[in-house]
Amino acid sequence: MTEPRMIVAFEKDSLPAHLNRLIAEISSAAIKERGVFTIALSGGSLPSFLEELEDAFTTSYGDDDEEEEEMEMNESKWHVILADERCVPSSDAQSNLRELKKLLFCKTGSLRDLPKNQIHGINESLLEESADAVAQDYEATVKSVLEKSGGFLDLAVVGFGPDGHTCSLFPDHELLKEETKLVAAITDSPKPPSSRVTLTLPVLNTMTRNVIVCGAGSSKGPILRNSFLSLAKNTDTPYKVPRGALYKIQMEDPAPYPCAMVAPNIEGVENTLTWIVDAEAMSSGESAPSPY
Ligand SMILES: O=C1O[C@H](COP(=O)(O)O)[C@@H](O)[C@H](O)[C@H]1O
Repeated sequence: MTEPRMIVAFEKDSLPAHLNRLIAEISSAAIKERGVFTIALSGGSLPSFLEELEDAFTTSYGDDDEEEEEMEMNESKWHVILADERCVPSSDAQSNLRELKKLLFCKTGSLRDLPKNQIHGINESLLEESADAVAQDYEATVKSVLEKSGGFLDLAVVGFGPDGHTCSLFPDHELLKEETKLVAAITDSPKPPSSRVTLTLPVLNTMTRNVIVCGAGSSKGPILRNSFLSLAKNTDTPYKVPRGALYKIQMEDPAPYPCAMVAPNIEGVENTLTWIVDAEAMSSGESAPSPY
């Protein structure tokens, strides 16, 4: 894995521009290389950060005399899977897919032209059977999507909760020890609803090329404070997106929370791990590292 890095958006409002810019770069590179882009998306606050995703493909941050490579969104080449889903129908207010549909896959959403059969949700007809049945079926879906992009997921964009959970992987839960399943069921989630399915750490860490962990607000401060051993301003890499700064980070070992256990590392593959947070999250809480 390349050295983990962190982008700090100076305000919550500027966080989406940083996140969307990176997604635009990763998707453009994937489509150029393999003709397809596979991405996993979390629910929670994340979909709201992606509402202006399409603008990121056309905004130029280059100096006047510097040419920037043109990027195209090419949604017809995208395949979207869910980083986790609550075991409810997609019409339910708690469904992660419902939120993504409402904000991104709708008529005015930034991913409105994504073909519906390339948005891969859970099989709702299995909900009455069991969360395990839903998870097993979704694992087959995830495998078929990964096959489209050479056996690996191009990008996972995951949120993290104020307790340090990511996807539906919660602190101290047995699922953190999962070694073989790509998708697992959880029926005792401490955050409602209790029944969910989730991508596992083996998928994030051994089958995903790039991971972005993203969150904003003071409730996330303690998680950041305890997850990073050190933080240093990265002056080697020019960083152009306005109202933000780039840092090199060193993670605590052992990782104190599920979100800090995410570390994509595939032999022979160039992996990246980028945390994108706002300054409020970075500066909240006792002895938080200063982003400036
Ligand atoms: O329950 C969930 O929570 C996490 C974090 O949500 P946030 O609202 O604090 O950003 C989310 O990433 C996950 O997909 C969701 O199911």
